[in-house]
Amino acid sequence: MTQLFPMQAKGIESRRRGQVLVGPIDLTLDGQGASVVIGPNGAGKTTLLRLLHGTARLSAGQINWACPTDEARHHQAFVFQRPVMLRRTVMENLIYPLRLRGTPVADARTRARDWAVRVGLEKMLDRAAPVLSGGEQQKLALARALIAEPKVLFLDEPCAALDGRATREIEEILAHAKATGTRLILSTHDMGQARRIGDEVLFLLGGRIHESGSVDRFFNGPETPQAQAFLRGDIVE
Ligand SMILES: Nc1ncnc2c1ncn2[C@@H]1O[C@H](COP(=O)(O)OP(=O)(O)OP(=O)(O)O)[C@@H](O)[C@H]1O
Repeated sequence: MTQLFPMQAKGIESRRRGQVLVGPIDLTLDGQGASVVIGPNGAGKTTLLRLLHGTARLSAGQINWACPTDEARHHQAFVFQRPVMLRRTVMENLIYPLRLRGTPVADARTRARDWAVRVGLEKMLDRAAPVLSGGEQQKLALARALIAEPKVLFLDEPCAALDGRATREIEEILAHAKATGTRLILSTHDMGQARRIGDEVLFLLGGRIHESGSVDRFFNGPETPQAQAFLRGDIVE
C-alpha cells in the first residue's frame, strides 16, 4: 500500500516578480488527523495549500512525500471555496474521478449512489449540478473529492460561503473522512470550525508559519503576541 507520510517541506517559497508571497516554510506532516491553516487575509493560506498540493509552482525549496511525488499526487484531492462543477448531472460529476482512474462504469455508478446517500443528494442524481444550491454543490464537491478515497484532502475555506446547516453537514462528512483515515489540511476563517475539526494549527502571518501547535495548546495558550491578538479579533498584519 502506498505510504505518503511523513511529508517534509523544506524551505518552500512562492515568489511573484521577485517578491516573496509565501515562505520560506519548513513543515513536516504525519499521516493522521487534521491540520488547520489560519491567519489574516493575505497571510498565504491558499498559496500554502496549493504549494503542498502541487498546483502552485515552488519558487524555492522542496516537498518530499514518503513515496514518489507523482504517486503522492494520485492520492490527493482539493476542495475549493467555490465548488468547481462539471456542467453535467450530479451522477456524472460523481463518477468522473472514478472513470478517470479506469473504474468500470457500473461500479462507478454504484459508488456514486452510495456517496450521494452519504451526503444527502440521492434524490438529485439526475439534476444538473450547476442548479444545486451552494451547500448542495459543496457537498457534491466533497463527495466527488472523497469518492476516489484520497489519502490527503486539501480544503480551502470550504464553508466560507455556506450557512450554519450546510456547514454542519460538511463538518460531519469531514469528521467521518478523518476518522476513516483521510488526512485533512484545511484553511478557515472560522475559529469555531478550526477547533471542531482541527488537531493541529498552523498560524500564518506574512507568508510564514508564525506559530504552530496542537489545537488545544494554540487556542488555550497562544504564545506570540500576534497569535494572541489574532484570537482576540484584533487586526494583525
Ligand atoms: N497570482 C498572484 N499574483 C500576485 N500575488 C498573489 C497572487 N496570488 C496571491 N497573491 C498574494 O500572495 C499573498 C498570499 O495570498 P493568499 O491568497 O495565499 O492568502 P490567504 O491567506 O489565502 O488570503 P485570504 O484569507 O484573503 O484568502 C497575498 O499578498 C496575495 O495578494
